[in-house]
Amino acid sequence: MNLGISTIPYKWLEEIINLSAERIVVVDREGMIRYINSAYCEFLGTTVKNALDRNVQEVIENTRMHIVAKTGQTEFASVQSINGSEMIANRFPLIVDGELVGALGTVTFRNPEEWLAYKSKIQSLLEELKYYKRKFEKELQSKYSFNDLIGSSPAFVASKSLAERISASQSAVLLLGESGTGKELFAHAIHHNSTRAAFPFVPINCASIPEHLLESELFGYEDGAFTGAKKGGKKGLFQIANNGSIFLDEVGDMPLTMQSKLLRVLQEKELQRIGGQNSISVDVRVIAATHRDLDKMVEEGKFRQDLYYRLNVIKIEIPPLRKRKEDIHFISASLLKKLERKFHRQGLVLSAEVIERLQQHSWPGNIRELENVLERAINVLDGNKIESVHLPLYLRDQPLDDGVFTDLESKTVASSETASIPIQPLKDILTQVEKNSILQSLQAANGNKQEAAKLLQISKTSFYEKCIKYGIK
Ligand SMILES: Nc1ncnc2c1ncn2[C@@H]1O[C@H](COP(=O)(O)OP(=O)(O)OP(=O)(O)O)[C@@H](O)[C@H]1O
Repeated sequence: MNLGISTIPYKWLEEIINLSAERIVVVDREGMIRYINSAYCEFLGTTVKNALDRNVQEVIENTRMHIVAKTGQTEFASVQSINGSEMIANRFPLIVDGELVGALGTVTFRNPEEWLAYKSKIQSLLEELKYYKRKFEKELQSKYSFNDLIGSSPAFVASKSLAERISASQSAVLLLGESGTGKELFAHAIHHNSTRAAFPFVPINCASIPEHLLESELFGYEDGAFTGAKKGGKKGLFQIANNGSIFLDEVGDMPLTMQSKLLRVLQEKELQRIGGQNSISVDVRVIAATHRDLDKMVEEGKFRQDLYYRLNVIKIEIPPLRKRKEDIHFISASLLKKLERKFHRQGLVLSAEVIERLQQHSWPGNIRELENVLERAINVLDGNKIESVHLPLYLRDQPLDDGVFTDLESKTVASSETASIPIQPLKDILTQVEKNSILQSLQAANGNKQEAAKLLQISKTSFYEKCIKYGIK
């Protein structure tokens, strides 16, 4: 016998039990109640006197105390519904002198107030969870329709109407176009216009996910598949996209090993999670996109030919902005509307000279570059009219072609700049041009190096190396 307990006055014991174990019940091997505290009885709507010496099943709803008193197996943190509330029950075998004599059960939450406090906390956590779940699901809806694709040039209209026509088909689509031409927008619109619109649209950028994570992102993994794997495993994006569409952006950047795995899923319409034994069926329409020349990559052995055939069932080429200059005016107007909302401004307009300059530029970064130029202009704008002075230098300094808006001053600046370049070794001139291009691309991309690298169509690594070489921060 524990000496400490023998010194405690008997009357204290019940209070100590009440305080330490919330609701407590003790049954013998036959499941008859030998002890139950008043807090538990109060919650059950009975009294200690009524509950004692009765079979526990008659007194407590959904109990398993009589089972634990027989099996001797602890049941920890199991959810038990009592009086319409989900309670947390712990059941322990009562072993005295090495013999199983019964069981002791506790139920969390001492009194209704405490239960309500927990309940409201759990309730708000559940609501928060529900909110994020809904938000996540909403994120997986296509956000753009064909109405959002601005442009009336013949080349653009041809691509757009082809995309509209094939939306309802179940075949794979391959979107080809330079960076920033609107491939992702097309993918959204195709899904939005398809019979799969009520199901998820899951975009994934194959170039931005590290190679070693790509398989688990796409196909998921089982519980304990590898060290650091999330408990309970994880669904892959293909499974999340079930019945909907998956958008594989930058598919040309997918490593060869992953290309084989992707091909298997597309052929067999089923996948295996990492560490899993079972095959999971998936019904997903693939919309892939790339700015790379896949034909050339296939020739060079960098892209699997069989996968190329699978993805290239319907090919849609999106023309670059320089080949649809007549669209620039309208696209700019639509982008301005979007930016007005972002910056809480109204009535923004472009001066005639600005429109002229925008139409003259070759837009290597396409609509994304145009969007960046307009956003930058709004940032340095006091009134409502965007003038040449609000454009980045590389657009402002170009002489205008048709002379309507060309002023002498801008011509002088441009020509004096050319004149000021002394004859020097070609190597030095090229270095200077490279440095200027880096600075200009950074300006066009609002300082975002990843975007700037894209504009110059060079890898991120080589862009960073060049920045270090020229001391550009
Ligand atoms: N026809 C269009 N009308 C209006 N805005 C457009 C149009 N096409 C593209 N945009 C806008 O241009 C930006 C770039 O488009 P998007 O991301 O779809 O290009 P992308 O070709 O997928 O680029 P990347 O290859 O770099 O991923 C987006 O902000 C998009 O909203």
